[in-house]
Amino acid sequence: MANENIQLGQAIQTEADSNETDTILHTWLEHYRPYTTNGRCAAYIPALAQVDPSQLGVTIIGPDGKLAKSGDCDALFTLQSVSKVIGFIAACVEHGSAYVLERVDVEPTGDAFNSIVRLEVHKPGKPFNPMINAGAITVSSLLGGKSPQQKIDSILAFIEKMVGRRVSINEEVYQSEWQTADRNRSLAYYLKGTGFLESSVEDALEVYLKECSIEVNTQDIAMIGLVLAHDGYHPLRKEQLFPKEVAKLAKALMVTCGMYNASGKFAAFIGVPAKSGVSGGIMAAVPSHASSPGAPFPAGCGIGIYGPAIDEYGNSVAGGMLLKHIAKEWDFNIF
Ligand SMILES: NC(=O)CC[C@H](N)C(=O)O
Repeated sequence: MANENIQLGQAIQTEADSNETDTILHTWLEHYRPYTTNGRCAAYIPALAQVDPSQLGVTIIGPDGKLAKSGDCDALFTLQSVSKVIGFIAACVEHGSAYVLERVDVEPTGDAFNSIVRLEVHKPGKPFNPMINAGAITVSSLLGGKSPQQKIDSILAFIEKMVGRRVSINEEVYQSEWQTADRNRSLAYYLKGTGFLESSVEDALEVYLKECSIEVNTQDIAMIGLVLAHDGYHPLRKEQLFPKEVAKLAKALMVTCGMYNASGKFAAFIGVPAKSGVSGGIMAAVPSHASSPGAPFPAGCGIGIYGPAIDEYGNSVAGGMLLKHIAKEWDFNIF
């Protein structure tokens, strides 16, 4: 496995012709970096409040291994809600999507990601979708493995297959989240009460919060975006990692619910399936498309962005602006 990972990394790093694309990307990135001051690092998780808010980085990977990157692309950050896509896919692989969708719906809410209000209004308490906390905590209890440790190991192994390296949990962020998880704990208790959790409250929370605390860089999430863009097929490994039908579901959820209660605006004005996290990450999946003449990545790509200064919805301010610009210039809008 270790060898395979090195080869996967080299296939990407040795691509020579991305310099011109890097230069353009760099100009755009530095143009949007000043807008980081319009946002703030998430403060409700104390460990996240300490990071440098002026960071902005991007990595884009094509199916041939072509790589374009700029800015703080190598900075490490935690997945946070980007992990919700991965958990959903892993649970579908484990049980089949029908089983998962009996426990979590596929409807956007228009409410904040940690909202509790609809759980009681929407009888019989079924979470609206797996991209909000209530849905993701439910999905965490469905992951393969008996103990929280086994479930987390299965997620780490799944991520390793996609990104080509072993990622790990940022213990400081995990502890910080665990100690301040009152709201998530209340969601989990409600879900236990309505019968949607398949594990204890504490076990589901441990898995969910550890998943959120997995540390990655922009290349890692670009790689996952690339696999999603290719419907579960890993173009560098040349291997189908999960069923096409599951990838389609995940991407539909990213478009409709991936950017929390700003998902409508993202679909309307950016038009790329994307998932954000409060740490400032955005993972996007761009399918093969008829691009503007001369634009890079005509066969699709995965995009990873990091910009920890977020807006009131929990989305990276400058990261969203950069993604919008890239999507417009290179004709990535899927609609
Ligand atoms: N929107 C997010 O990224 C939220 C994830 C965070 N761990 C939480 O549960 O609050």
